[in-house]
Amino acid sequence: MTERFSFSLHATDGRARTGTISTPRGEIRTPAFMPVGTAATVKAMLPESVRATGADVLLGNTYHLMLRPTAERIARLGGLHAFMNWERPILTDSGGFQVMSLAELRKLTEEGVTFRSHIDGSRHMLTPERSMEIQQLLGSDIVMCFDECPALPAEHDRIAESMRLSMRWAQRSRDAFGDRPGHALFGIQQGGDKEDLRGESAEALRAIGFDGYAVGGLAVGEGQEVMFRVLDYAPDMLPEDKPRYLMGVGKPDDIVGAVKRGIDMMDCVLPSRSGRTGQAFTRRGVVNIKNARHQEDPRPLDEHCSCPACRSYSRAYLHHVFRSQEIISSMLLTWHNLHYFQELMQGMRDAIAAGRFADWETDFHAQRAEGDI
Ligand SMILES: CNc1nc2c(CCNC[C@]34C[C@H]5C[C@H](C[C@H](C5)C3)C4)c3nc(N)[nH]c(=O)c3cc2[nH]1
Repeated sequence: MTERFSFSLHATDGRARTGTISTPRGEIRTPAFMPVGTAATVKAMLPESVRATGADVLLGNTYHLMLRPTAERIARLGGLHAFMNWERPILTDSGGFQVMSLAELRKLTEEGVTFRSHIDGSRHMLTPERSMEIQQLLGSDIVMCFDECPALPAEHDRIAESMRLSMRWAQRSRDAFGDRPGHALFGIQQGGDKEDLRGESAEALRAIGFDGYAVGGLAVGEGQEVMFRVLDYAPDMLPEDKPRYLMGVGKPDDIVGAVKRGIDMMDCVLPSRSGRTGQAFTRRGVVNIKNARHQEDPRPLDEHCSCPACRSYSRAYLHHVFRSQEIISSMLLTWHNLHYFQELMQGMRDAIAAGRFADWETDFHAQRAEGDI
């Protein structure tokens, strides 16, 4: 077990890469998909079930946990790993993105963001320094800089102003993080869909120096075409020997396109959140299990899938428990979706290592039927 944080690349195929992030709490195989554990739980899953799907790392959330039960209480109880019974690596976001999307009465200044809790209306402030303190109290292995993420589309000057604030906050985050062996601090590139601003942001982050670099400011309503256009140049602006994390992405075809463009890590609520609404992701596309056509279908969601839902239950059963709003419906569909996303990542890791990513991608797209299946 290593006491340090390190990243080693094993193979590349075009711009796609596969490697390993080593941390004191275990290794992360890249490209990696990180399930989301918003309020110290991956909803409807036990931690051992999340591990069984193949996840090496989970996402925690500064914004939710600082409000309830507070980072100080989690620290008094031994930290987030012990609290939620997940002893492998945890990456926590810095809270800024959630404040802008969830909190009420937000006020943004050079110092940070003040806001009222969406839970009980209490007043709070997040600054780079406070975000670093919260993430340290939680015991996070990979800490994200406190940043500001503008919605797209937006004017060049608005994006420039926001990015430059985030770069000043990146420096303050770095200074407040200090020297914590075995723990990593990731910078977040901003700049929207403007190539010049993405370059300025990348240079600012390199000058500060981080253990990994995120491509932020995407998956905020710009659509896949614009996102891929930015990913055609943005990841390559970041240090090649450090992990590249695309935040908040995404649907399976977004993930494949991002890995193809040099991304090593991703997170998204999609597999868990949509699982709870009855959307099952399969190699042939999406199954909406609540649709009446499944009510007597004896087949599994995906006959090639080895997850508990596909091994032991029919579409008819899943349809029934969704229609009846039984708790097992969320458990089985979440497990299936997380399993499918991890299988997707394993398929890409193997394909890149074997130098056959292009063929794997062709096959991935060929299997996807049009419309519902
Ligand atoms: C969806 N598109 C998107 N997301 C984004 C996020 C959040 C990543 N997920 C963390 C998160 C967010 C929520 C939901 C879960 C748990 C917890 C609260 C942490 C994942 C982002 N986070 C930061 N700090 N900066 C971004 O630019 C950014 C851009 C995004 N674009």
